[in-house]
Amino acid sequence: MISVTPTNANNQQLDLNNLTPAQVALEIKDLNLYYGSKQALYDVSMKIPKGQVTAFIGPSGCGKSTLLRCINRMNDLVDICNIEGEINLHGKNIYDKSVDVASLRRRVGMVFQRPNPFPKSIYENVIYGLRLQGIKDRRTLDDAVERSLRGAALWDEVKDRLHDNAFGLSGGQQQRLVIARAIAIEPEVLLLDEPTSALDPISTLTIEELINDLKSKYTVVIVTHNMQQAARVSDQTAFMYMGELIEYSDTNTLFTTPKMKKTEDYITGRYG
Ligand SMILES: Nc1ncnc2c1ncn2[C@@H]1O[C@H](COP(=O)(O)OP(=O)(O)OP(=O)(O)O)[C@@H](O)[C@H]1O
Repeated sequence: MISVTPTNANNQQLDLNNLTPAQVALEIKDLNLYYGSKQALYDVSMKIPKGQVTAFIGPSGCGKSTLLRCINRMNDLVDICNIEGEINLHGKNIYDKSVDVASLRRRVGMVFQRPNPFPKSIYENVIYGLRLQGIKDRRTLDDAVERSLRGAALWDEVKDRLHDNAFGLSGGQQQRLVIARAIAIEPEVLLLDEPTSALDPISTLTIEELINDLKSKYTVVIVTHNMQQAARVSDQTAFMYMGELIEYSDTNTLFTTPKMKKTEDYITGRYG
């Protein structure tokens, strides 16, 4: 018996095999990744639709975070990592030699497992990326702070303490602040690597509601250990096992009528 019920009411059930180019934000093509001599991803190919939430699920060590990190070239920071294949962001290969990694990371923002605000005020955290871009106009910065904090569902809680240190916020508020920092530079894609695993259930729910709002503006890709969370927040789910993409479909189908035995075993709790 399948134990996870998808509850994402907004699921649009796209046909992932027949997306038009305009519907595709990211196309991963024949991706192989090696850490030294150890292969961690095997021939991964998938299209990630624009303006939707796509979840990567699978047992520990199956390569979910590795795949996510490929999307903004975070694995470039790992010396022993070698990548073959392509990831096209709106049609252009991000691994092409001509791509500037800093500008790629402005287009593809990332939020990690543990909230990582900087030891600065709430205000300065949000505008960190804009300051790096040399933006100084106070009005522009003030507007970006309000827009981003509203976008991250944090404005009402912090609008009277914008110049207080970010470390004074709760863990859940810090994670929403980090999301505000990521969206302040208006990326096209937002990568969330287990964004709620360090949070309590109420903060988790707030972030899940936020993820649902974010997809109206951004393409969201989330790694989660938690199948219920994938079922609640995502439109598409990709199930990975030992570095391979085993099954990828709309979330309802994957959780109710999986095609592959491995997927069924995983979602029914037989392993993982
Ligand atoms: N920097 C690294 N150097 C060497 N091996 C690595 C590195 N990062 C990940 N790996 C290995 O690659 C494989 C995939 O790891 P990855 O972290 O992507 O899996 P995951 O599915 O995200 O796991 P988890 O759910 O436990 O976070 C694992 O065998 C892991 O040990």
